[in-house]
Amino acid sequence: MIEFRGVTKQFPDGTVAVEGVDIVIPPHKTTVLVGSSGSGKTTLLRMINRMVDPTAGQVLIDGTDVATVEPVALRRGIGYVMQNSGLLPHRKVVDNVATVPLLRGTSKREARAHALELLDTVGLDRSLAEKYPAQLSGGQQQRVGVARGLAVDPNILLMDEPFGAVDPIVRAELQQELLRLQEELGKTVVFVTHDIDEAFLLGDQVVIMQQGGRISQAASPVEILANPADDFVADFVGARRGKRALHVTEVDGQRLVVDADGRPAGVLAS
Ligand SMILES: Nc1ncnc2c1ncn2[C@@H]1O[C@H](COP(=O)(O)OP(=O)(O)OP(=O)(O)O)[C@@H](O)[C@H]1O
Repeated sequence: MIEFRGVTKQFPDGTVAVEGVDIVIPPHKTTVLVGSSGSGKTTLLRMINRMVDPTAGQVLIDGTDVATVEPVALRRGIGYVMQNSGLLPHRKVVDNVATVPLLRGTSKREARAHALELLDTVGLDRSLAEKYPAQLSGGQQQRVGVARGLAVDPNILLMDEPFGAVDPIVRAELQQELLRLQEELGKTVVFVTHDIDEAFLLGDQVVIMQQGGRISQAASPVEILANPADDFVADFVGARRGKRALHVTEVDGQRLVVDADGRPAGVLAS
């Protein structure tokens, strides 16, 4: 479990990116941080692995304040996947995936063998292992980025807009792939996106952030749709316009959550 307690981050130039955040991120589930640009999502994510340290409050992982853990040791248990994959262009795919384990002293043979298995895990053909990132499509590069994030066998996987730079069709494939992977692996995933539909699709818990890094609501997609916490959330999720892929409708006095094709996804307790 990851817990934010009264977390604030003010950068040296005075910008308050995140203010007074309290959230509990449950283990083995996907929590999605969603909000418009500059709402503090990336800052919040980076406080988990100490790429950013809070100016007030605490971030705890399984009850331990991360401020007491040396960053390199901390990151051993935390995978990180970023937008544009962040792959090293002059290294082959297999070596990109194996980079961190190699730095940590795993033998080259073992690291490469594990990297090949991870290509299978993320649905990439092993024949791509000897190619360079530029020889891959954007979607394939993102899969390599996910394989690299998994290479340290982390309990926690941080994903910062990992599918933001690919076209909508590939994006939909990658989303499905992540759902499948998560079913199999059950990591504690923290995922950042601008896209509320992506948040509702992937998130067990969705955290809606406002400018100034405040949380408007943290709940399941169904709860947010049924009971938006305030006008900001209602507008953000388009609840009033019924334009979401997932939305609430009333049938025979029962409130149903239905998907874009009109298929019921659940019944709401009244
Ligand atoms: N190193 C920094 N120094 C000063 N201000 C910063 C720094 N990093 C982020 N900020 C500011 O903090 C605020 C939150 O930024 P952050 O990147 O966390 O938002 P975000 O929601 O992830 O945005 P985006 O979706 O555009 O990536 C913004 O106003 C940003 O300009």
